[in-house]
Amino acid sequence: MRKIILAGNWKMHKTQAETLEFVAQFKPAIDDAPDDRGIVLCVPFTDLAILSKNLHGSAIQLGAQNVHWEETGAYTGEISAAMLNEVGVRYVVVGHSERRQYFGETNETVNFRLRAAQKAGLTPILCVGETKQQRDANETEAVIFQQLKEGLVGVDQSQLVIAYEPIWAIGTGDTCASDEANRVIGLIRGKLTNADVTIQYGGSVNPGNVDEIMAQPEIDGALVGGASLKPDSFARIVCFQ
Ligand SMILES: O=C[C@H](O)COP(=O)(O)O
Repeated sequence: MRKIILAGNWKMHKTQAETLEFVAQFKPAIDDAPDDRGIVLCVPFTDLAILSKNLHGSAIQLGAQNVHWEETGAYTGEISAAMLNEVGVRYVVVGHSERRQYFGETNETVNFRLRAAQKAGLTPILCVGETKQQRDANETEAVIFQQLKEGLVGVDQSQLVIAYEPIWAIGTGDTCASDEANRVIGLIRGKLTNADVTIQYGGSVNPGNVDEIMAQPEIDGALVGGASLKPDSFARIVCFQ
């Protein structure tokens, strides 16, 4: 059975003080959220420990935004799966388009990170998606299928979330039409061996469009950037109808 998961990806936003302020407002705001859905906050590394303590006993689960494939070593600026585990992380975003675009992430390194995360018991959220140029050239499917083919080598699909994030829809307010997102997610599902993988949509999800997006049969949740930074806004998304 596919699980619904709403995940906030804070990217490089919020100090510890701002995180505590968020949680104090967010927790009561999701009191009435139906219990059929997972709620995840993927926050900067410096916020993980303090958030972990403050989430204790709540339905919110902790997520990170990157993980290295080695267990330890001279990898300045990276973080291991064990380090994330130690502070209570359960999910980790892997292969976000910003990592691919700005930090040289490839399908191969994405694959290494996915496997390392799983080996340590974390559930990776694998991001896939096409650029505007690729979409205009009718390459959407080819690009995504390649990301899946190379990214999922040796990956356990029973411990995996996928987020379809058309790059042109990220942070632009230019949401992918919900039926088109549904179509692409259906294609992604067709490439998987496990029919129960949660597949989210990401790209300018907000309180005004979440109900329509979540009404699509193939869409199992959302990976939310900008609109997850405000407690009332993310609470409304989590409580979609
Ligand atoms: O990881 C989240 C996505 O990049 C979406 O960001 P956004 O909701 O600000 O468009």
